[in-house]
Amino acid sequence: MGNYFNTLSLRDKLTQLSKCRFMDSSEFEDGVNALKGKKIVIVGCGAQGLNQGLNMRDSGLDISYALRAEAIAEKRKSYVNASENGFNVGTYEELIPTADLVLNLTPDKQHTSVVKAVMPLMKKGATLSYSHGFNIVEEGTQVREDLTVIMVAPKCPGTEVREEYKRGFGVPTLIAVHEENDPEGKGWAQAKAYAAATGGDRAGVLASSFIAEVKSDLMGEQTILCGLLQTGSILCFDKMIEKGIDAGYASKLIQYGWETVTEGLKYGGITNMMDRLSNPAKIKAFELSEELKDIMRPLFQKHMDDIMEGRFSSGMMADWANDDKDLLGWRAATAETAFEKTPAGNVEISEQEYYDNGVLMVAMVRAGVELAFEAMTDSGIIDASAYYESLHETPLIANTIARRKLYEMNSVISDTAEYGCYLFDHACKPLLADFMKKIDTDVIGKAYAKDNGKAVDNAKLIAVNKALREHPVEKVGSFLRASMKAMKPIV
Ligand SMILES: NC(=O)C1=CN([C@@H]2O[C@H](COP(=O)(O)OP(=O)(O)OC[C@H]3O[C@@H](n4cnc5c(N)ncnc54)[C@H](OP(=O)(O)O)[C@@H]3O)[C@@H](O)[C@H]2O)C=CC1
Ligand SMILES: CC[C@](O)(C(C)=O)C(=O)O
Ligand SMILES: [Mg+2]
Ligand SMILES: [Mg+2]
Repeated sequence: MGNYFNTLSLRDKLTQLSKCRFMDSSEFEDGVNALKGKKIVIVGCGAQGLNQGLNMRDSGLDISYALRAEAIAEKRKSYVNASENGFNVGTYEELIPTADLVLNLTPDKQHTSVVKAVMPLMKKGATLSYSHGFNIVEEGTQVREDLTVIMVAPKCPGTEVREEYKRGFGVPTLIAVHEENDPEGKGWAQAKAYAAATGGDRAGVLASSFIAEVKSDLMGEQTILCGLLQTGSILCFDKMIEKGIDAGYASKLIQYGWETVTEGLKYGGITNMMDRLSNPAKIKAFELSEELKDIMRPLFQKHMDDIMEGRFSSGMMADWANDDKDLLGWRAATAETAFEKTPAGNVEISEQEYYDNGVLMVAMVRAGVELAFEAMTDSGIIDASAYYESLHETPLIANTIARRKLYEMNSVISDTAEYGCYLFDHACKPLLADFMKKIDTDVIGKAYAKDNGKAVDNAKLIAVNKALREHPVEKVGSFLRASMKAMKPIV
């Protein structure tokens, strides 16, 4: 055991990182057939476990849950989740030997011990699946030679995996087969059927590699998806309070603002999100985001480098070995922030007002999406993968903040994402301190430039529009969004 990625030659690393093929819908014509009648046992019934299982059962597959004996005896949440939804639940010993496919949907921290417990019980020729490849790529777990190892990784929180499926759609999904474990050559057929069963095929599936998934997933979650939304929430809220904006209003503007402005992103990328602002506000948001990009670029690059070189994973694993001291301390500190503790006021904010009074939030989203995308593609990750891990998933994470603020986001995402989110947040807040000193309520809390009567500089506006539209994230985004025609609005 050791960092598998770090054992590869540079050439092999680049080959794996660049594995990413957007699959044609015709490749899913066989639907779930490759798994029809197979016994599928999910280990863990948490964020992904429960929601993937519900979708797969609704798609006609045979799903049961193997839980730790203590979880069953103590009727823990996982047991309640599974049994109240009518699933068959049993211990590892009861269910794993019957399984054709075992889905390991426990937290990444537990994968080594779970795989160690489950593997000897698996029948010859069965398949082991992951929804995130950390255990294989960063810990170098080696799996029994007769077992097939696949990955089906939804690019979104478990709650949204279910919500999108219920809307008749799905979420973009990355699938992979571990090249060292495909003894019967059935990995791709099973991964495709699994993605179809969760609804992923309706939103877009990338045929990728364990390595590309891990490195892009870690980068997205640490920076734009969770880290920057947390930093932005705290800084924007504190600024509004400092400047005398009503606390209930400020709380509501942030809590629901990310969801509202990123809904514009979801439908038409950064271009559409920025187009929702007035022309003077758009120019201002552009200038702010350019400044933010310059300040935060080194931090985004540091996260990418630490992920690529294994420093992030070794740091997090040291915290695992230290009983999650950092994770738990950071979690508790987040709960004490003024934003978390201030309930949203009972005040009406129209959809347009979230944009007009949230120019800084729009600027942060643009800066974060573009920086994350640039850092990933600069490192050999393919644009489609980088798009899913930056622009595409931001609205889905924003939905979780709208539900119950940062608490909800950090509960719904994996522990790995939560750890990386805090790591980024703690580095980013001090980095933005000087920038935030110059910020006033004209860009957060009140409408920008409604009454200043200044003429718009047409040449500047044209240059801003060109820069926004020509960013590579917009190019790949318009192609990928065209394959998601069935999307339904949330707000
Ligand atoms: N959260 C998300 O939305 C996403 C997660 N992923 C990936 O999906 C996988 C699952 O993550 P997530 O859904 O967040 O996980 P959760 O934290 O929600 O998983 C909790 C489940 O794991 C079980 N569990 C915890 N510890 C152990 C253990 N030592 N042995 C056996 N079972 C254990 C719990 O059971 P018990 O009741 O016994 O404690 C519970 O059923 C991870 O690989 C993650 O990276 C991928 C995409 C998004
Ligand atoms: C964004 C965080 C995530 O990668 C996810 C929901 O996709 C996770 O690990 O939870
Ligand atoms: Mg993810
Ligand atoms: Mg993740």
